[in-house]
Amino acid sequence: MNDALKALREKIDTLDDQILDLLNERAKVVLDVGKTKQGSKSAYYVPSREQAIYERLRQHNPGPFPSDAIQRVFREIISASLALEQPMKVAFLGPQATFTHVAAMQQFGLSAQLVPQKSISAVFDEVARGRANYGVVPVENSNEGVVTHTLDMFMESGLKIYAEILQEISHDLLSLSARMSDIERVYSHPQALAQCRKWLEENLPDVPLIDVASTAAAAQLAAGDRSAAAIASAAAGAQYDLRQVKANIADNPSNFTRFLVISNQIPAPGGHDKTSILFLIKDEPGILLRMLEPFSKRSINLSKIESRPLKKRAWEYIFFLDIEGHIETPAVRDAVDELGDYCQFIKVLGSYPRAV
Ligand SMILES: O=C(O)C(=O)C[C@]1(C(=O)O)C=C[C@@H](O)C=C1
Repeated sequence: MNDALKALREKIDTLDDQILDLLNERAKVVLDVGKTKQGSKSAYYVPSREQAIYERLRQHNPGPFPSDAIQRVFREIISASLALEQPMKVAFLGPQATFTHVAAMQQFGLSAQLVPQKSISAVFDEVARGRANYGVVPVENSNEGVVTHTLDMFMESGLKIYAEILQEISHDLLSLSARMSDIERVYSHPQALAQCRKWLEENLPDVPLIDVASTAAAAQLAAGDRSAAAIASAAAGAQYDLRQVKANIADNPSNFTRFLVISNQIPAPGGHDKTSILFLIKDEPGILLRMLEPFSKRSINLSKIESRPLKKRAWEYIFFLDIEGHIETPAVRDAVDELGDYCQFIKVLGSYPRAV
């Protein structure tokens, strides 16, 4: 090794020692935060605080360390710190290596214990019974629309939305050999196949497409069959030792899925919050117009409205509304109370930090 390289590596060792000392100092402070919270019964996991940390560091970063790596690095520092305060158990819609699993890892980091569940209702059940601190479920995709099962679960469940996660979805074509010419069948979840339909017609026109329960299950099947390929996430490829035939084969390359973190509590206001509510309006003329007035007259922005049939009675609809602001702020509270006057019932599903 030449002298210059040796000297530079020694410098890196010294800096790494300093980083480690600082990580330990930080961990001690986090343990003190944990003790303070124990006394005050505050939540250990505070997504708005985590977002504020990432944002502040991104803005203060003088470089050349890349700003977009800051969140990934600090995600793991915070995840390990939080595990010192309280070990986290998080249920997610499995199996391993689904997009929901990737979203859960992105939100909670690798120090949380992530537990796959067979269905969306099983995720709700784990959290409701206190067997998991939080749950992660998909709620809508930018191309395919809402995940109706998740919305339906909120009608029955008393659980709250604690945070949202926005994830860019990349559908990769994966196989053991990575050769197009070896592919005799393609497995995937029906939604993923639908999102890649045009690419498949143009590039693999005679190959049968086979629906399976999840993109992760597709990857598992492709891992056992040299003549098969799967459309799944890069994480699923890594989990099942598959190689990439082609990255991001979705017909619309801009593809995002929104996931919800569910919990027994609502987090305290964080400054950039949104509130989700569910309600059933009374059957009166002009009611659809009037139900928006409590928000428009207070200049509260509505970011989303969705309706689902009320299964108990035909032709009646439940509405899901997302509005800007936290339910503990007076304007939002008053608007929701006023909306309640037009409703047969109304339920606040949660106030939580807006994902950026
Ligand atoms: O500030 C807090 O409330 C903490 O618990 C500390 C900390 C951190 O490591 O910075 C850890 C977990 C929380 O989700 C947010 C931040």
